[in-house]
Amino acid sequence: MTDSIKVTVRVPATSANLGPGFDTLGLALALYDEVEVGLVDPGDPRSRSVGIEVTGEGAGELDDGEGHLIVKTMRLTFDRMGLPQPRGIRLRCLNRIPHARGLGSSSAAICAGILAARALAGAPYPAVDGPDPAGGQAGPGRPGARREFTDDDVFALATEIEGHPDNVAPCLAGGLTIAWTDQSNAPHMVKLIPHADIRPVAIIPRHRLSTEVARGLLPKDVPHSDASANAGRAALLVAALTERPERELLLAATEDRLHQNYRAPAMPQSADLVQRLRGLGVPTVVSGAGPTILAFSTVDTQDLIAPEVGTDWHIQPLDVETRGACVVSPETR
Ligand SMILES: Nc1ncnc2c1ncn2[C@@H]1O[C@H](COP(=O)(O)OP(=O)(O)OP(=O)(O)O)[C@@H](O)[C@H]1O
Ligand SMILES: N[C@@H](CCO)C(=O)O
Repeated sequence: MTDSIKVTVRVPATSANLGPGFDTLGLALALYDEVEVGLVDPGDPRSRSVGIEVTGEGAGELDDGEGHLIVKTMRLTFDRMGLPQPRGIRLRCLNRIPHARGLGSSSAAICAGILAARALAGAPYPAVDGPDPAGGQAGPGRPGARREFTDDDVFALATEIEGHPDNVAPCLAGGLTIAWTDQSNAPHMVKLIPHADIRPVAIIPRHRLSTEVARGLLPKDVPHSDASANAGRAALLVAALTERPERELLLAATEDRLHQNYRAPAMPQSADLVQRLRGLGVPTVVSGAGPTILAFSTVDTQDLIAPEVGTDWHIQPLDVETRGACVVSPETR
């Protein structure tokens, strides 16, 4: 028996905040998860179940049923598109983005689920005809009934699930993104292409830190002087990353006072390494909610990183990814 329809999506890792741009700036990195999603033929004995195969990150650890983040996201997307829930869902995940390290793994999974569901909605599929575990509508697949689901809808839903737009924006669009939400909580973004001299290096520890825990360490209020310093640095950082990728500017532009110090107790080794690399003149920040750190290497600093970092961390130079998440097969959009 075969899956009645199948799509494959590819989603990049991302680094959010980039120092001063808390919950706003994000950079897409050329490290990808690939997810093949199949909807099962009605006659197939697997058609009433969820089947998940994970290779790489999270193998043997993640929920292998309705609780899997991609499945939950797909279910919600089918609901939002006004479509009935598909019956059997098969996922084959090739996970390369480390989990809970500050490289946007949850955003990547969420974007993968939404894009896969949108791509699958274009074809007939067998839908649930009995009680649906995710609470979806029963009935046969009715692609004609679907509501148009635009790229803005994808961005809005991914941001709603993730809680903030700074990883979601670069994951979907690629490049360097400035993301914000308006008064009605709708997310928006501007995408920029970083200067070709920008060379990100992810320095990844073995241990994890969940975003939830890291966000729990932030104070409710911050001094006005710190907010003002960050506003200036974030503006400078956009200029440095796109037009003036000079080490001195990048070093000044990556200073943060809004989140990194508050979170340091949860990631003392990361905080220490950021300080040491910055002391050597390497522009370095905590990536997302940590504990990975991100350095912007230049010709004059690239040789400084490895000796300072030592062997406890994985040093991974990564190109900036400029295309963003995509459906690679079939090429539907
Ligand atoms: N490919 C995936 N498939 C299923 N679940 C995933 C996947 N990627 C991430 N997750 C879930 O998301 C959790 C990690 O999310 P979390 O927000 O804590 O970190 P992150 O997204 O890796 O980092 P950050 O948001 O700081 O960049 C994992 O522990 C797992 O539960
Ligand atoms: N801006 C987010 C990124 C991690 O998801 C944070 O720092 O909490």
